[in-house]
Amino acid sequence: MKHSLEKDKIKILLLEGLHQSSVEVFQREGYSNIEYHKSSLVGNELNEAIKDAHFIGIRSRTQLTSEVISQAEKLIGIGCFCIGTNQVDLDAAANAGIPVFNAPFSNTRSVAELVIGEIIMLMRGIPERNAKAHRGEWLKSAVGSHEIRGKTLGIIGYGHIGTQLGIMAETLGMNVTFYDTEDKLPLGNAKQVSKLPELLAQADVVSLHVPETAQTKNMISTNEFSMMKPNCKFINASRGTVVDIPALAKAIESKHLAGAAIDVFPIEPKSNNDEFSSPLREFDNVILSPHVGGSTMEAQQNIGIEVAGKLVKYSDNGSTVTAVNFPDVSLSSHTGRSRLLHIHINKPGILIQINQAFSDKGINIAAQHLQTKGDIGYVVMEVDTIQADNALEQLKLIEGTIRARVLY
Ligand SMILES: NC(=O)C1=CN([C@@H]2O[C@H](COP(=O)(O)OP(=O)(O)OC[C@H]3O[C@@H](n4cnc5c(N)ncnc54)[C@H](O)[C@@H]3O)[C@@H](O)[C@H]2O)C=CC1
Ligand SMILES: O=C(O)CCC(=O)C(=O)O
Repeated sequence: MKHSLEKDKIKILLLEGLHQSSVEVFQREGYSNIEYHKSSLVGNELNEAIKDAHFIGIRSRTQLTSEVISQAEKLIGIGCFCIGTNQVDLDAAANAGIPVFNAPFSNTRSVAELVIGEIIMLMRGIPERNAKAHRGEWLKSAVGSHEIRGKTLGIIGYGHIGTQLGIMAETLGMNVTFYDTEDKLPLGNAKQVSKLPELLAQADVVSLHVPETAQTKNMISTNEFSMMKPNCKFINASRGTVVDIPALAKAIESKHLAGAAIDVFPIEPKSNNDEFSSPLREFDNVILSPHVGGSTMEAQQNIGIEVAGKLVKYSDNGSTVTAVNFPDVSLSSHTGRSRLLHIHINKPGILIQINQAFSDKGINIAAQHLQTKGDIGYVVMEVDTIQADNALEQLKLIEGTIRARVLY
């Protein structure tokens, strides 16, 4: 069968120590040209490695900016082996004809479980007692220690993580209030409030589970901390940019907040060998974790299988189901004919041009799918294999073409 590239020529670049399950999926599907790195790459090292890569797999550290993407001339697909995709310039990727995939569910339970543990630790004042004990001090006292039963958890962002957290918190006897920009079905006895200040005024513990967007940048700052109840506990396992860290440090220092657990930071070390700097390091009552909310073996294994599977399906069949920046086309495997992909600027008349060009050259289209999203149009076609080369040539001539290629 005719295709643009043999599988063993397709370079898969995997960064940030992805779980071996991802490697196994690629190998099982015949992709043997895998370059695997345990950590993230930056600068020239990243540009060098990505230059001849067809697919790249990353987690949250690697920054795929428009500059990096523009260097990656052969890149045809990006896999974020996590939920967040803010580390990728999604528009730049789409405009270069590159779909970006992620794993929207696989690590959500892990985050919710960690937060439950942190709620209990913070409500009992364990972080400072633990820190003191490490220094040889003994703080045996019930002062400031509370059961979580009957207390109110305020969840900001009631999505996959927020909902699971809410259910678990309720089973432990907490009351759950949430704030979300969308109207959400409350699970269990949770109650949605329409304004953030309402949640802040009620909650004994506030936990953030929103994505990084322009609207969520510094959404919790001095004003919001001042609206929280005295001795409130604060948790952020979403994205570092959502919280104004100096404002949080002040709220802890003034003892308005009685503790916090922070898993994500505006600037995170690039590798485990780099120093972690934060004004929060000095506070015993702040749990600091190195962005490990989703880092469990269970989650990483599932993510590896999920995202590698999506990249393989795109490479083999052109399927873009759940791509975050691309037209969504669901395609099964194909046999007996050649499948061609055509990614183009979304403007009227492209399909007519393709069909006219094929008809002029006597190329019979056996199947055709078109889907568009924003500025991008995506057409998948099947033709007799003997006509695949000719069809590809015609596709490349269409004005507005971003990419065209023949699949297996
Ligand atoms: N610490 C870690 O290791 C991990 C962190 N995350 C972070 O957690 C975030 C949330 O994950 P999911 O629950 O799976 O996402 P999700 O997309 O299911 O839920 C996010 C919710 O936030 C709401 N939202 C968006 N903007 C808002 C705003 N301005 N105010 C209030 N609500 C708003 C949305 O409507 C949605 O209901 C991810 O975007 C990611 O950044 C995710 C996994 C692991
Ligand atoms: O595991 C990671 O590297 C990042 C997890 C995360 O923050 C996400 O899934 O969005």
